[in-house]
Amino acid sequence: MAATIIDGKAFAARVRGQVAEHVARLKEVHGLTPGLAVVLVGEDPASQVYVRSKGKQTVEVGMASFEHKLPAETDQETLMALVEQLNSDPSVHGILVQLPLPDHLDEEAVLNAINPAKDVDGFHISNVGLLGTGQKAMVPCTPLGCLMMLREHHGSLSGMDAVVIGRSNIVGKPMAQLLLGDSCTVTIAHSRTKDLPEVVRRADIVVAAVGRPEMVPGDWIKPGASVIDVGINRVPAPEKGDGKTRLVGDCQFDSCAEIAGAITPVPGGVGPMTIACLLANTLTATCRAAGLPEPEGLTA
Ligand SMILES: Nc1nc2c(c(=O)[nH]1)N[C@@H](CN(C=O)c1ccc(C(=O)N[C@@H](CCC(=O)O)C(=O)O)cc1)CN2
Repeated sequence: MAATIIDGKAFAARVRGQVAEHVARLKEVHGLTPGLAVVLVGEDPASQVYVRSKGKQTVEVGMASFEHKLPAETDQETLMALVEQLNSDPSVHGILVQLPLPDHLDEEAVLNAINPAKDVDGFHISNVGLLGTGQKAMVPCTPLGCLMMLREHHGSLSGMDAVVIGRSNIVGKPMAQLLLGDSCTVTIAHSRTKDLPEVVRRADIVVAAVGRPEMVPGDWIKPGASVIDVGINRVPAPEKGDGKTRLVGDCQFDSCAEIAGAITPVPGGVGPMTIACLLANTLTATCRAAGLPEPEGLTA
């Protein structure tokens, strides 16, 4: 069986289109322009690309974009002061601090200093707790994007067996909470899981988020299962020339696609949904702050 390829790029474009329509209506009817502030500390090349992309897409959907680029040697106090300033700025409805931060900075303290209502990354401990107890929260963008793709493909996820490989706070844990919220039977697998291939073989839904290039082969996949590959790993590609690289996921795409019912590619799968969901979250945060109804289909 050849799997359906879930086109994250096209899906993300549709989500951005929906966000743009809502933003236009917010402006016209309520005179309200959602604003997203993105903070980047240091010169990590990948982070620079992501932040540039976020700024561009924010403007494209009609929102206001505020970019704050700080030098790598920025101290904790300066960063916390900027977060405080953004918390009290009424034109800023969403705040995102690009990760990873340089090692000398206390990431947890910075994330927990963001006003939870403006925490469009969903990393603040209040949002983590709200999500974990099934209450209305800001939901981390990557897992939200995965959930949207799964819902679109399956309709209802109720009663399905799901395995999330990876237990990070950013993807694995919130992903498991979201699947549980949609009434899946959820297993979180990790480096100490016994007989991982057997655990994965039981799953109707496999979300791979470990950051290990092509770790999951096709013979771990139950025939017809949905495979959501969150990994974005850069590996050497000597076939493209000296020193060249290419991106691969956490799953072996070709062998998994032969067995799965649906699969997300890398690149062009989960990655583009992350930024689309950031825009959706900024819209949601703006509506909540103004006491307006939330956009349908763009939240968990
Ligand atoms: N504060 C945050 N920091 C980080 C997050 C996050 O959600 N919040 N996630 C990642 C990086 N990230 C967004 O910030 C991100 C990663 C990848 C993509 C993407 O579209 N990837 C493309 C491939 C891009 C390439 O060629 O390198 C794809 O998969 O098709 C978007 C956003 C860590 N930091």
